[in-house]
Amino acid sequence: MDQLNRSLSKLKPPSTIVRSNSSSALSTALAVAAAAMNENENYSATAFFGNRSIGTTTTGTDKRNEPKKDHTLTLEMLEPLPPKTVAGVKRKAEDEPPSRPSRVAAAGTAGPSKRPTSNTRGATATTAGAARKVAGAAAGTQRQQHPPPTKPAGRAQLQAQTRQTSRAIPAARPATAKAPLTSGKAGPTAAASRATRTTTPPVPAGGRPRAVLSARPKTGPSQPVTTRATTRSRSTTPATGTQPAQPRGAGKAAEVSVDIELPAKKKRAAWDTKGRLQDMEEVTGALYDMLNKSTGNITEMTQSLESNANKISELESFRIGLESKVVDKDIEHSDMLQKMSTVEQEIFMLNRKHLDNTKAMQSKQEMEVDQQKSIQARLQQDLDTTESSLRIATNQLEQQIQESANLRTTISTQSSNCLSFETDNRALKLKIERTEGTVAKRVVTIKELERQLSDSETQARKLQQKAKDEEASRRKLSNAIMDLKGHIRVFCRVRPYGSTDDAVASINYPDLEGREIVLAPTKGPKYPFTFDKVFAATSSQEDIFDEVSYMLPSIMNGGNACVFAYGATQTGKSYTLEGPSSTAEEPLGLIPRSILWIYEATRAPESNDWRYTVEVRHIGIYNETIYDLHAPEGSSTGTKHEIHSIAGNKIIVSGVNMTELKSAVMMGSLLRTAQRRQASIRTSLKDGYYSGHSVFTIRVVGVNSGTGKTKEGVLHFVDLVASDAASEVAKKDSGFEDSDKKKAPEIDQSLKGVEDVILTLSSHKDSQAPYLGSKLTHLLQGSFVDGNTKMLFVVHISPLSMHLEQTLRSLRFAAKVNNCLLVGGLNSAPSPSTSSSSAAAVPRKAGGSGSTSSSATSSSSVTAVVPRRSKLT
Ligand SMILES: Nc1ncnc2c1ncn2[C@@H]1O[C@H](COP(=O)(O)OP(=O)(O)OP(=O)(O)O)[C@@H](O)[C@H]1O
Repeated sequence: MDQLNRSLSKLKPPSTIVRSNSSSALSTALAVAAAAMNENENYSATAFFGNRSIGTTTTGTDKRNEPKKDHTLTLEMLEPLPPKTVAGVKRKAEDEPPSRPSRVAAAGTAGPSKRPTSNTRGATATTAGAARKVAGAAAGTQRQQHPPPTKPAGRAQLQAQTRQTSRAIPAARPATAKAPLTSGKAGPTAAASRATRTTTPPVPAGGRPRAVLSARPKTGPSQPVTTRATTRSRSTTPATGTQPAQPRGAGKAAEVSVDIELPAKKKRAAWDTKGRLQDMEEVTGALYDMLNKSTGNITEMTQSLESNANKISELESFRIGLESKVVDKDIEHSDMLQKMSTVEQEIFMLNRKHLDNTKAMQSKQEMEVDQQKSIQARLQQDLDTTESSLRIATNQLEQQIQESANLRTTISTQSSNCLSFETDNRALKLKIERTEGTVAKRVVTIKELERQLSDSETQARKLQQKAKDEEASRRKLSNAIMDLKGHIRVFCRVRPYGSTDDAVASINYPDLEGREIVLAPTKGPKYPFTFDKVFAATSSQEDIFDEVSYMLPSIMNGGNACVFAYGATQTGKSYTLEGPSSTAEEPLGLIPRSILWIYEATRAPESNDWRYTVEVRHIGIYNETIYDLHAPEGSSTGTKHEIHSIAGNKIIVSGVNMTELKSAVMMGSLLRTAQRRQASIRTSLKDGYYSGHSVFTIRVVGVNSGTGKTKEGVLHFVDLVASDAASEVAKKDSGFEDSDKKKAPEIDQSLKGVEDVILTLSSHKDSQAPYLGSKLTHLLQGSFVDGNTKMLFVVHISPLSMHLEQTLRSLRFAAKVNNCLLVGGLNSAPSPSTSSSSAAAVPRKAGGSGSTSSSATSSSSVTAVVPRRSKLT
C-alpha cells in the first residue's frame, strides 16, 4: 500500500507506472485517480498483461474543449493471470491477420469493496480481490477490444486458433513486438504508453499481466465521479488495403459501457480511519456494481460478436463471390479493351482513309477549280482577242468602205483612162509584132553565133593542146639550153623603190623574155647586162622561186646545189633567201619555200619506198671565223669550229650538228634563232657596219626500204657579204687602223676566193681550185668538186641612182660569173640530164661586160621555167 501511495503521489507527471502483484491495484488506482481528479487534468488507466494491453479506462473526458493535461497511469500485474483469463487474440505474425477470439472467457468488473478503509489489511485484501476481478474484467474487455479479423474464418478454426494462441502467449511474449491494440488509437496516450513500456524493466519469462488505469477527473473533487469502462471491438482494414463492400451492420463496433456512480468524496479527519475505510468500501461496492453490469454487457457483447462472426463469414463468401465476379469482370474488361483497341484501330484506319479521301477530293476539287479558272482565263483572253479583232475588223471595214468609195472614184477615173489605154494598147501590139519579127531574126543570128562559138571552143582546145605541146618542147629546149650553158646560172633582182625620196636610177628591161637589164644614167653611157633571168622590182617571191625550184628534184635524187645571194647592203639578199624580217611569215623566201617543197616531195606517192630525213644547219663566217647560228640562245660565241674534209668529198664542221627538221613549222623558229645569234655575234665583234657570210644547208637523206639504197642531196643557200662593204673596206684601206686593215683583205679574199674557184673550175683546172683559200670555199668544197652541182647566183641591185656605182660593181661581178661555164664531168661523171650536152664545152659569149647591150647569146633567149610540181617527175 505504501508503494501504491508513492505511486499515486507521482500522478502529476504525464505518465506514471504502478507495478503491483495485487489484483486490487486497479480498483485502488481508480479510487486514487478519482480522488486526484480535478478540472484541468485528464486521466487514463491501462492494464497490461505482459506487453499486452488488457484494458483501458479513461476518466474526465473533456467536453468543454479546454486545454488540459493528459496523465497516464499504468498498472502492471506482477502476477500472471490464469491462462484462461488471458485468452485473447494475438497476432501470430505481422503478416498474418489476427484471430478473432471465439468468445470472451471471462468478463466482469470488480465491484467496490464494502470493507472500511480504516482496515488497511482487510481493505487491501478486499481491494486485491476486487482488483483481480477488475483485472479479469479488464482482460475480458481487452479480449473484446481486439480488432476483428480481416478475413472471416470458421468458428471451429477460430476456437482452435484461440486455444493455440493462449498457450503460445507466455513463451512468445518477449519476442513479440508491442502493437497498439486499438486501431486508430495512436494518440498521445498510446505514444506515452509506448514510451512507458520502453522504460519498463525486462519482463521475466512466463510473462506477467499488466493493468493500466487512466483516470481523468470530470468534475471537481466534491462532485460525484462517474467512471466509464468502454470496450470496443472493431473490424480492421485488410492488409491488402482494399475495402470490400460490407453488408448492413458489418463492421459495427460492439460497445459495452458501464456507468458507475462513485460516492462523493467526504472530508474526514486523518484519524478517522474507520470513516475513510467506509468510504473506500463504498467505492469498492460501486466498482462491484460496475463489474456486475459489465458482465451482463459482456454477455450481450459476446452474442453480438457471434452474430458479427456470422456476418463476417457471410461477408467473406460475399467477398469471394465478388472476387470471382471481379475476375470475370477483369476478363470482360480485357476483352472489351481488346475490342476497343481493335475498334480504335479500325477507327484510326477509317479516319486516315477518310483524311486521304478528303485530301484527294480536295486536290481534285482544287485542280478542277484551277482548270475552270484557266478555262475562264482562256475564254476571257479569247473574248478580249475577239473583241480586239472585232475592233480591228470594224476599223478595216470602215477603211475598206472608205477605200471602196475611193476605188469607185478611181474606177470612174480609170474608166475614162481606159479608152486612151486601149488606143495605146493597139499601138503597142503593132510595135510588139514588129519586135517579134526582129527577135526571130536575132534568134537565127544567135544560133549562128553559138555554132561559131562551138567552133571557136574546139579551136581553143586544139590551141591549148598545141600550147601544152609547145610548152613541153620548150621545157625540153630549156633543159637542153641549161645543159649547154653548164651548171652555173645567174639571176638579177632589182629591189623595189621603197619610200625614199632619192632619185631613182633609170633601169630598162628591153627584151620580153626578161633576160636583159640596162642601166641608163642621165649622163654618160648605158650599161647593158644579160643574165639568165632578170627580175624587175615588181617581181614576187614566188616568181623567183619558180625559177629556182628546178634544182630541187636533183636534191631529192642525191644531187648538190648552191644558191648565192650577192649584192650591196640593203638590196634584199636576206629578203630573197629568208623572207621579210627573217621570219616564216609571207611572203616566204627561198629557204622556207624550198623546205616546204622538199617536205611535200618526201610525202608524195611517187616517193614509194623511199624514206627521207631532212636536216639543216646554219653557219656564219665572220672574219674567217665559223659560228653555229643554231647554237642555243645565250651560249658562248667564242666556241671554235673547224672545217674537216672526210672521205667522199664530205665536209663536216666540228661542234656544229645538223638539226633534223621534224616538221616544216620548225623553220620559222630556226631562222629567228639564227637572226638573234647573228645580232649577238655582231655585238661581240663590235663591228657596226660589217656583216659576214652565212650558209644555210639543207641535207636530204633518202633510204630505200626495199633495196636499202641511200642517197644524200645537199642544198646550200649562201648569203654573201655585201660587195659594197668589201669595196668600201678596200677603198679605205689606207685610212683604217691596224685591226680594221686586217679585215679588208679577209673580206675581199672571201669573195675573191669564190670567184677564183669558179673561174678555175670553168677553165677545167679543178684540181688547182683554191678551195682552202677561204673558209667559205672550204665549206662549199663538197659542192664545188661535184661535177653535177648546180650553182645559182642571184645578184641584187638597188634601184636608186645614188647606188649606181655599187650596182655597176655588183653587175660586173655577176657578169664575170655568168661568163663561166661549168659543165658536168669536169672531175666526175656527167649527170643523166647533161649527158647529151656535157661532152662539148660550150664557150659563153661575154654578156655582162657592160660595154655592149646586144651581145646576149641567142641560145639564152629561152628561159627555163620549171613548175614545182612538174619537176617532181
Ligand atoms: N623584193 C623586195 N620586196 C620588198 N621589200 C624588199 C625586197 N627586197 C628587199 N626588201 C626590203 O629591203 C630591206 C633590205 O633588205 P635586206 O635586209 O634583205 O637586204 P640585205 O641585202 O640582206 O642587207 P644586208 O646586206 O645589210 O644584210 C628590207 O627591209 C627588206 O624587207
